Amino acid sequence: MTAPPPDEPMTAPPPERPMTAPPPDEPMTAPPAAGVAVGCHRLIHIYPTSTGDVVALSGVDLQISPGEMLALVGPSGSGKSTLVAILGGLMQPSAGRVYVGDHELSRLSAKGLAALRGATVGTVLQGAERNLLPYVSLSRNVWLAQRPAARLAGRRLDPPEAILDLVGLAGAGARRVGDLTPGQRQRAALAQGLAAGPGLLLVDEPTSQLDASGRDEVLAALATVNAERGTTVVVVTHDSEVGARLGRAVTIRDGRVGAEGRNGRDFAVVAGDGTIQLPPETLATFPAGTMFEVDHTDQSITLRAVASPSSGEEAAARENGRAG
Ligand SMILES: Nc1ncnc2c1ncn2[C@@H]1O[C@H](COP(=O)(O)OP(=O)(O)OP(=O)(O)O)[C@@H](O)[C@H]1O
Repeated sequence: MTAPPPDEPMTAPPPERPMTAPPPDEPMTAPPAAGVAVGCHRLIHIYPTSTGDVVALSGVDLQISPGEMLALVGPSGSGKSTLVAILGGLMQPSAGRVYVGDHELSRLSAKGLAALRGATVGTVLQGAERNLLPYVSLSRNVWLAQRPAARLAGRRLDPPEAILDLVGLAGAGARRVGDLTPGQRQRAALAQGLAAGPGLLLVDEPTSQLDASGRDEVLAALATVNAERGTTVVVVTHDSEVGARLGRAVTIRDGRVGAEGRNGRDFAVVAGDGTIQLPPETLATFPAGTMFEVDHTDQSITLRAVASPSSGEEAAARENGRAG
């Protein structure tokens, strides 16, 4: 990233200092952006409102390995955006711990969070246009997004053209957002999120307004980023196909991890407090308050319903009687 792209208007402000000069002890080549690990432990987030507190996250336990790709899926209002905003350093959780790489985010100051946003985490907001300036070229968009990282990390970054190439937009640097197809626009937004060479890329609903071929292009771009840079990728999506294609899909339900899908198979997940969420269709048959006998072996757990909520007292009395 030596100079602003050549096609830019003369009014573009010059960088305050050369962005190419790394500190003397830094290598002159860009280090590969290795993916970072993410960890959430009993993560809780509450929004205080004038009508009372809204519990958005109620104890999320989640581990993501460096370089992993996963989808966060779940119904509207389940807490996906809140989780991503916390992972992206946009807000602090109410309680619990969250790690991004070596950083425990609740310990970071506002300045520390800004540094995280600038150099470690790239966030792509829902709606490609929200991430891009319409009146400058794609190269210039990426270059502008690199400025905070170059200042914060003092490291050399890839030229904008290389980042555009990575997302399948080679040779499109001089174009503007208005010239692009929806799929290209979304990939330009990815390039913006990747500008600083983040170890974690968070992408909100990248395929929601795309047809099948646009969706394929975006998924291919994410796969390339992940394979070539090792970047950890987290995608929020309502599209179960996207979840299936990323290999790992974590379902957020009622503010916690409700289930997980891996390579086409669905699994229940034991939370840090020992609870397991029943899928909605199971809950319809066995509503809250149903009493079960629990048997387990090393390999399996068997739940045998002994009483519905309405007959709970009666069943408990029967069980007590049997015990006595
Ligand atoms: N700023 C806020 N103030 C108050 N409540 C909020 C705020 N943001 C989100 N919420 C509430 O927190 C809960 C989780 O919302 P969140 O947006 O994280 O869910 P989501 O799964 O991302 O939903 P969607 O898929 O619709 O974007 C919801 O009940 C929502 O109404």
